[in-house]
Amino acid sequence: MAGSPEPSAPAARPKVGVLALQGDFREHLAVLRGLGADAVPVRRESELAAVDGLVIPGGESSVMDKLSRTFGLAGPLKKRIAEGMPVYGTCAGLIMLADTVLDAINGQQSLGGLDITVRRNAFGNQLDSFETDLSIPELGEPPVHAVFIRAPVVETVGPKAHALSTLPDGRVVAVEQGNLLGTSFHPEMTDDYRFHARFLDTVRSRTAAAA
Ligand SMILES: NC(=O)CC[C@H](N)C(=O)O
Repeated sequence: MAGSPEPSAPAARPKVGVLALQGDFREHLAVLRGLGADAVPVRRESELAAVDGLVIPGGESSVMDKLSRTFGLAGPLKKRIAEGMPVYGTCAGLIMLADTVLDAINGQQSLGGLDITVRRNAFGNQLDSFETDLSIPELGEPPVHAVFIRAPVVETVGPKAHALSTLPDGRVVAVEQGNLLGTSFHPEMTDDYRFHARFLDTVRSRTAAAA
């Protein structure tokens, strides 16, 4: 438009949220800010409305589910997911994004969006927490150092989603479906932020397309 300043590249510094009802949201905020994003905690609908993408952190999915319904956020979250908002879920966040959850507690619901079935606490007590290196072709070299904590696995990947990574035994631990990304593990606890960078790239390209 004549006389108006150059478009201020809205995508350059993406405005993203981290669902901050419960779990390790502070770590995600720090990672996203370190990658140059304007990252804010999201606890209410007005805060959700102000962001172009969302990270759902690890924590306890049944508690996150309850709080999201109590705070009136579950409905708005489902709506934004259906509208195509980029979302990255880690661990409990992956559970929140799954269309189907196995071993949920009584009455536990997910937001859904990812055409997958996840099983909570899939590694049992003996292997409650562990770390391993995962080859993830979409992210290139080196392998990703993955930290699993009472982690879910993806038992079924439906036709809309695709697996990004599997454990040596074939179990799927990272998936993508359009603007939705999910990992069973916690990149925010390492110093390898390629998943967060991938999420921010999705936010940037979606914001640029909408501008
Ligand atoms: N580190 C995590 O997020 C653990 C997830 C937790 N076991 C749940 O079911 O929600």
